[in-house]
Amino acid sequence: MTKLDLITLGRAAVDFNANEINRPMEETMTFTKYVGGSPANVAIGTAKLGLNVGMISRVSSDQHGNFVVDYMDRAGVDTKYFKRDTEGRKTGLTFTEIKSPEECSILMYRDNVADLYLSVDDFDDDYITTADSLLVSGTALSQSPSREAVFHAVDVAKRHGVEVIFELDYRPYTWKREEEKSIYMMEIAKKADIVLGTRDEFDVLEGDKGLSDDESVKHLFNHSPKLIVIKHGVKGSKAFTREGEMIEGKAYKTEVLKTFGAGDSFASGFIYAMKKEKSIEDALKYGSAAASIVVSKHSSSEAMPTVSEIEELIKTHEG
Ligand SMILES: Nc1ncnc2c1ncn2[C@@H]1O[C@H](COP(=O)(O)OP(=O)(O)O)[C@@H](O)[C@H]1O
Ligand SMILES: O=C(O)C[C@@H](O)[C@H](O)C(=O)COP(=O)(O)O
Repeated sequence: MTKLDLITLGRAAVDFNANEINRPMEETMTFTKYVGGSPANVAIGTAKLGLNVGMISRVSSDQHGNFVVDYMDRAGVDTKYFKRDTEGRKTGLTFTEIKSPEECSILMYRDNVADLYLSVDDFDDDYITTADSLLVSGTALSQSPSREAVFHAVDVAKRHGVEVIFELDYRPYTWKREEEKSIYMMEIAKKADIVLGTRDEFDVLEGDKGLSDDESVKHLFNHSPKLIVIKHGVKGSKAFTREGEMIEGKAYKTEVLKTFGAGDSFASGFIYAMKKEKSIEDALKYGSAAASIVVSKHSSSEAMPTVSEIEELIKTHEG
């Protein structure tokens, strides 16, 4: 089997992004369709940067499922472990609202979605061992059997020395019970090598204890993580290493069209740079530059930048 740089596991879905910007969703009449779903966006983003990427997911056996798989194929992502749901479960849909560059929201239709029915039987353990890294998404932990699929995949990865990246990716819609979020997310965070999330997502992970970034990382560094990145939106990001270093990343100013898509593009740029053995400081720059490009464009997936676009942006700002 070909060696993969990265496998992402979790939802692959459809985004419908408002064409009429600066308008509430009630008054939005037309939308453009893109592939979406955080782990799918990261697979597309990293593949576009030239990494060898695969994804494990479950989509509907209908036109939306076909659209997602066809797009992922064309993006160069290995879709061998995209399972088709045979019980009539649907691919998740996300409608976006762009009221202003500062006021964006997403509305997710995720009842009975196929991706949360991903099961341990949907993929072979050997596939995971062919990868350098496995990225799992927090939302995939929100329900069984997808939850068990994540735990199993992470255990296989750890047994075979595959790096585990945990993208906290908290979406309130899919969690049924408040008390479950922090329990399951923390179990995976403790097993991961790298944890990425926003400050708000770390709050969810910790059960809303109101911890500072320093307190959050201190707790996790007692377990497996060796690198933790906490994102602070337009204020930038902070990477913490187990050795006690803190490296700050700045956001690159741009003309913002909408704010969603920042997290997935940041993860793509960051992971790409780490795989290319760049410094953490540079990886934060690649992540921030990718995010800056994506927030200025209409989609989260199609808009993912190339290496030269990222490097050009960094060069321009440094010049
Ligand atoms: N308005 C913005 N303009 C430029 N860059 C942004 C903007 N918002 C976010 N970013 C970049 O994207 C990164 C991730 O954004 P953040 O909002 O924290 O994540 P998420 O989208 O997951 O909520 C930030 O660290 C920053 O570099
Ligand atoms: O993750 C989803 O299911 C929706 C995404 O496809 C959507 O584009 C989005 O909200 C991305 O936001 P991000 O977390 O800021 O990257």
